[in-house]
Amino acid sequence: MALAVRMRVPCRALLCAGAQLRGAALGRPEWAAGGGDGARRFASLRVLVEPGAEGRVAVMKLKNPPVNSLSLDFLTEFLISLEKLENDKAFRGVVITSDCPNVFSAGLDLREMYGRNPGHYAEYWKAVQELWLRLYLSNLVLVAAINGSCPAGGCLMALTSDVRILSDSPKSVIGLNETLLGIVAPFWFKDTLVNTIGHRASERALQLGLLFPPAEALQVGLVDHVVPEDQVQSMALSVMAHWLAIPDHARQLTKAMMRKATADRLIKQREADIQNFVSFISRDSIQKSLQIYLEKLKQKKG
Ligand SMILES: CCCCCCCC/C=C/CC(=O)SCCNC(=O)CCNC(=O)[C@H](O)C(C)(C)COP(=O)(O)OP(=O)(O)OC[C@H]1O[C@@H](n2cnc3c(N)ncnc32)[C@H](O)[C@@H]1OP(=O)(O)O
Repeated sequence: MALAVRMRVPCRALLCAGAQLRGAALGRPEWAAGGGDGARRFASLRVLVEPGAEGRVAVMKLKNPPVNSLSLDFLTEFLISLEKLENDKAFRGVVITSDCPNVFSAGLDLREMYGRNPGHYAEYWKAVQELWLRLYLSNLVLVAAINGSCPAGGCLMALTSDVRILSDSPKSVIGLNETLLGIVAPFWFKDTLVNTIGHRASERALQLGLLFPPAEALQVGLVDHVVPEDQVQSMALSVMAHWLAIPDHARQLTKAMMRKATADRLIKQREADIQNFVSFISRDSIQKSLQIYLEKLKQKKG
């Protein structure tokens, strides 16, 4: 079953091969294995993976400063890291956290969706789909240690985890705020949210583009625990231990049973979803909304 689920995600190998080629073409070092205790430690420019204390858990630190926006290069490095972990039988779980202060992830990189050509939009969206499918159907236990702001695509990524731990800082808001940008969360973003907090709460959250502060995120069920910032990672590891007490095969089959229909909905219409995205994002009105939003972000500083 696990194999069947994996095989349903098409083009992954191609995408990853493409990512490696792109990395090589950019003249970057690709993957650096750590020395000393880090037999299984590896890093790319934007993703650092190190074994947790017990070895069977990896801690994946996202480090695409300043805000971990999900650029195409970052997405592909993230995908390759995940693939490596999935293929390494020593690992059973991954804690995903941020190396950027106060921000887990600012979501999709707006610069990938503004002022580019249709071919670029298609390539970008395919990578976004791929990361979502990969995370959502992962056989590993995924725990999101959300140590900062987590809007839109950042929230989507966190929602693919099995458990979410949020820091209690006022900066740690989480939600799918797409409507605030004048854009619409695609059906699979919506499905992921509905599967987590239910239909009515999702309807309200999506239409209003709500970014929930920690106490409200906990109340609505968007996160499972809220803890002080310095305890986010230790809490994540302790929750992980609980999940790893369950035999993998039973847990994995159960996870697939719960998530397969949602993933299949996208898998069945991936190409159409890419075309919808390209035509939506290319509209003058949407480009204008993105431009205004990007300017607002810049002005915030001044
Ligand atoms: C039919 C199909 C339809 C499909 C429709 C499309 C659906 C696409 C869905 C989109 C989902 C998304 O994820 S869109 C992205 C949404 N993200 C946000 O709204 C977050 C925006 N950012 C912030 O609110 C803040 O940056 C922060 C709270 C995350 C952090 O605040 P902080 O004060 O620490 O940092 P700054 O705001 O000063 O930002 C620093 C720097 O980063 C740039 N930045 C921020 N976010 C993004 C981003 N998402 N993409 C690209 N760049 C980003 C910001 O402009 C600053 O840049 P400069 O230093 O150059 O000024």
